Amino acid sequence: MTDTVSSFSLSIRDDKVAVITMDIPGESMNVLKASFADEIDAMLKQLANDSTLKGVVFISGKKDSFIAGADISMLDACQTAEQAETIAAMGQQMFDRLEQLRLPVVAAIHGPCLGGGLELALACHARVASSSPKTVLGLPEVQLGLLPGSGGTQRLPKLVGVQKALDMILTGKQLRAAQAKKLGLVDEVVPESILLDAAVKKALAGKPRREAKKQSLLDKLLENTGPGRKLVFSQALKQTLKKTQGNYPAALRIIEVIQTGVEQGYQKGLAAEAKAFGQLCMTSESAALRSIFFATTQMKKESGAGDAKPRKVRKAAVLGGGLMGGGIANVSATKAGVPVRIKDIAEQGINNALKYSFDILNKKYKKRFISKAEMQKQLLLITGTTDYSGFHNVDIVVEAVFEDLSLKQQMVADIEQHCAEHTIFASNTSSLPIHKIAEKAARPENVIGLHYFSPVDKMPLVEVIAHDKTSAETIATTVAFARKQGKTPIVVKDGAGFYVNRILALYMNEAANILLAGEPVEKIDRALVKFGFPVGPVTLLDEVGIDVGAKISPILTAELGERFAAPAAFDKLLADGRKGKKTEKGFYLYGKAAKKGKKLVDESVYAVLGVTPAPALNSDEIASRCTAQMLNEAVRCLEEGIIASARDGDIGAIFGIGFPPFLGGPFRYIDNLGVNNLVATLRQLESRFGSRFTPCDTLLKMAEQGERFYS
Ligand SMILES: C[C@H](O)CC(=O)SCCNC(=O)CCNC(=O)[C@H](O)C(C)(C)COP(=O)(O)OP(=O)(O)OC[C@H]1O[C@@H](n2cnc3c(N)ncnc32)[C@H](O)[C@@H]1OP(=O)(O)O
Repeated sequence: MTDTVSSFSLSIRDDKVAVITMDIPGESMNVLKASFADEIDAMLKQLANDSTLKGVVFISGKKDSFIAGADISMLDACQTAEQAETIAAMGQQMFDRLEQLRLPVVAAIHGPCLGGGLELALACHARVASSSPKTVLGLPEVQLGLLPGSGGTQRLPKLVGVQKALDMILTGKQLRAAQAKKLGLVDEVVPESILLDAAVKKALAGKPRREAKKQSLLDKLLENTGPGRKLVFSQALKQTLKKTQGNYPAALRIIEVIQTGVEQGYQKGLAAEAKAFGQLCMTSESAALRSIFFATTQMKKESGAGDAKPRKVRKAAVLGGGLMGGGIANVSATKAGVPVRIKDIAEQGINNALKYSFDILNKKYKKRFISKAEMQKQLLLITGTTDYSGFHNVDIVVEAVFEDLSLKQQMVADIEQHCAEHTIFASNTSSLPIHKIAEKAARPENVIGLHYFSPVDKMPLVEVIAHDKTSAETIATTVAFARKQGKTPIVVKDGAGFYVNRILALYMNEAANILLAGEPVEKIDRALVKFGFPVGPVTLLDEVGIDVGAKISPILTAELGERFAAPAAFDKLLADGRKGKKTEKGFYLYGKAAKKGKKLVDESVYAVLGVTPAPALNSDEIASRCTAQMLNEAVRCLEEGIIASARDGDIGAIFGIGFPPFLGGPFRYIDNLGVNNLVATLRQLESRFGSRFTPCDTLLKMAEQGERFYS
């Protein structure tokens, strides 16, 4: 018997197990919508009234996904906190009714099971997950500035313990099936081919009795006693405040709501959860974070070059086995899943690149994230050479050698000689113009920029830089390849510094100017971390390399003007052998001189710079000066067509340099500040510090006409 009610179908098997299949017609993924309430209500009634049934299995009809959570567009459309609270409460009631069925209900999970999807699975009496790498379980609401609103904050701590639940909900991390099993989140992990059978068997076995988990003595004290739990919550609060600098209200509400449930019981916990969910939905932080979800989802569909179709990349190559080359080879093999050939002038370079991938994969293997066989399979995809053997059938070559124009031009010639007609030459340059690299090419249409950020395996952004002659097919193929590598690509125009380094350079320069005027290093860094950046600008300069900054600055100054000139005093740092962390000599102490667990400024740096530290600015003034430059330059990049849209500029800044996600990126932030307010700030700084703060034409025009970047 099959009774189809659009998104859900209920069929009853001969063994009297009811199978509910969720499959929203016309959509690639299942999401939970308030409009399903009537269908679910009817189904729950049918299940409750059929006394012949022995169990229920909930499964998805989509090929590779379970449920991706509540429909974020539906949440975005809420006008008031009460509306969002009602949506959360409706979900809570549905899931309560599911849990209260006399029948054992089992969730059969394959593919993403996230947010409201996991909350539904938590309301089931047992969970069976497929062992496929496509299966991930998590409560990522915090990444949207929200909290799990349909019972997740109450059921997860009961199932896996308060500490583990706090960790999962506060980070929004997604677990593979094996990890979820270890945590106690799922009961069984089976191959996808027998998922339904295993879930049916589980349902027929009756509601599982949850035995008390084995806990260490410390965990018993922390989780099962009043003072222990108080300590857990106060520690969580302390760490969260340190990590978020108070910029993410959702994180604080998560702790509060879980604590309410633990201390005052399930019903009070649910009420607090729905209320907080409604209020968080209305915050500017959540709106900004949701906008990132919408932007990245939209970008996944774009080819980067209109209607152009990408060519399939079956094999890739990397020139240079350094840190960048090793990282690029790694994501090509492990994420894009294609064989990669690394060429270096020395065998040592190849070994380094191979070790880069080995170390990452070995860590994943040790954490049980991948099997040994998977690790070996991925490692075997990477091979090395000191000549061009194995290059004849490569579809894309990514060059990651020194920033030397003639060397790069020579590599283009070599690739044209040793590879196929269609082989793309992608340069990972961070500063050289792509048209110059392509200048002597026989096939300039195959030459493109593909700018990664370090560390490559972690940083989500790449800039794809087309020069005038790059073909649409080359752009589309490079964009598609970068996406397969797990990156979010933005296509930018060929110009010094492209987008990300251009806006970053001015921000760093301003931090340097502030430092030279006497503000202490740690104060500048603290101010920008408080603003929401992951690290401060001085720390970043130490990480990137003071020498690297010094190399880029003259190129930007020559191409774009004096505002990019780095303060002259910075030359003294290089003369003193200070290149930053890599040489264990920079603004902070490293190696033996450093104190474990403490980041200390190398006070001798002030004498080298000829500065006597004398704090005069407050943290807001420091942040405002550094970011005003960055915002102004971001708009200039839009004005010059370096970036195609405010959306690309926002995603580029967030994913490339960690611009605070809760602000939604430079353009959304300007909208929130008000263009006229930013212009007023720039004018005021201009009157004190000169033309580097002069607002760009677009900002002036927009201020005059009262315009915004987003409607
Ligand atoms: C009350 C609850 O506690 C509140 C919530 O549940 S809030 C929602 C929590 N869930 C999430 O944050 C998950 C959001 N989704 C994702 O991270 C990713 O989409 C994913 C990992 C599930 C899949 O990624 P991927 O395979 O690359 O597919 P992706 O292109 O992103 O999505 C496919 C489609 O599903 C849509 N989608 C995915 N999750 C969605 C969601 N939660 N709401 C609305 N649409 C969603 C996308 O918009 C896209 O739609 P389209 O094809 O019409 O453009």
